[in-house]
Amino acid sequence: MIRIAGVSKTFSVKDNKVEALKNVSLDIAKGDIYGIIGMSGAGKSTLVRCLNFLERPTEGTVYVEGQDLSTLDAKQLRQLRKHVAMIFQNFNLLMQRTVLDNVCFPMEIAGVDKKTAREKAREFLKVVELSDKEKAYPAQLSGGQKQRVAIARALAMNPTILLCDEATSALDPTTTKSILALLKDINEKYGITIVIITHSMEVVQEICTHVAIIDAGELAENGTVADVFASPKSRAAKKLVFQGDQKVAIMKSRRCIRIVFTKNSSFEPVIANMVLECRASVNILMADTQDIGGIATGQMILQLPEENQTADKMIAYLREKNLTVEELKDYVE
Ligand SMILES: Nc1ncnc2c1ncn2[C@@H]1O[C@H](COP(=O)(O)OP(=O)(O)OP(=O)(O)O)[C@@H](O)[C@H]1O
Repeated sequence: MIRIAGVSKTFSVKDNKVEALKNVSLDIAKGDIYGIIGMSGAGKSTLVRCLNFLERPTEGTVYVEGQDLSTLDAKQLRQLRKHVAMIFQNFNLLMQRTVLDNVCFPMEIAGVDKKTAREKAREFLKVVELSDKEKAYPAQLSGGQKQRVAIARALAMNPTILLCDEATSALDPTTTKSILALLKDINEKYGITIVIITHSMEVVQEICTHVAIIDAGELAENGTVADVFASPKSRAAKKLVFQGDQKVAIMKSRRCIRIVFTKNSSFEPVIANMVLECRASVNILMADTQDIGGIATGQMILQLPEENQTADKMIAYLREKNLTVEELKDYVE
């Protein structure tokens, strides 16, 4: 659906050059919900704006449904953008227009007659569960409702791709969950490919099938969410997976490991048995369970005994039990 091939983007501001993207390559397949995650200023928005040529790459090529965007003229690009919808953190609604008229707006611009536009708008307001608000103005709506209007407006153009730029960043956790659930429904119902820019690993874990981690303009890592979560390789990915863990400082003194449990892991009390077998104790620094793509996935960070031989024995024991075990050496600096 989308191929990003060796894309770089450099902004020139007075005498300064900002390399916002450096040689990024990524394939997004039809029906994926692809998360693009990274710290502030990493280049996420620039990357997504390159997907509909709101920003032209300095180098590299972007293909959407096989079309090289650099070969399209202005009219063809406008045509393409009708199928590549975008929603934003600040909703971008027209404040002087009712909810219904907001949803009708892009259809009117595209020359759809008023009656057809209204019918379609009502259909999509139903999908986002806002039929009762069609006469309201944006100022009378909550943040979550405003984002639902923006989603209905995007859907009315029959997009094949929906780009979401921090679409839930301004919303509280409960509203965020409901908007993410709506996006997932839309992905399943209409087969729309969704690209989500976010700072939050929780958003990625909640709905994304795939994730790309952008670090200082470079693609640090990408893959399925389950794979990146189970064995993050890059430093940027590790930082995101362990986000919120306050115990990192304690990890400096000794060898630490991270164990990942999935539905395939055995139900035997593996840590207790390991302690009995190796006759040494461990500290549990962190343990939690998360829902990743509908599968309960647990992670645990253990601080191993100081003696290397015993620590090695413990790691071997866990691997024998087919658990994913990773030493956190490079994270513990
Ligand atoms: N139009 C522009 N002109 C100059 N520099 C820009 C422009 N747009 C982005 N940049 C710079 O490019 C870098 C990447 O910015 P970008 O907005 O893509 O990051 P981001 O990961 O989306 O950040 P955030 O999460 O804070 O929105 C930053 O250093 C930013 O200052």
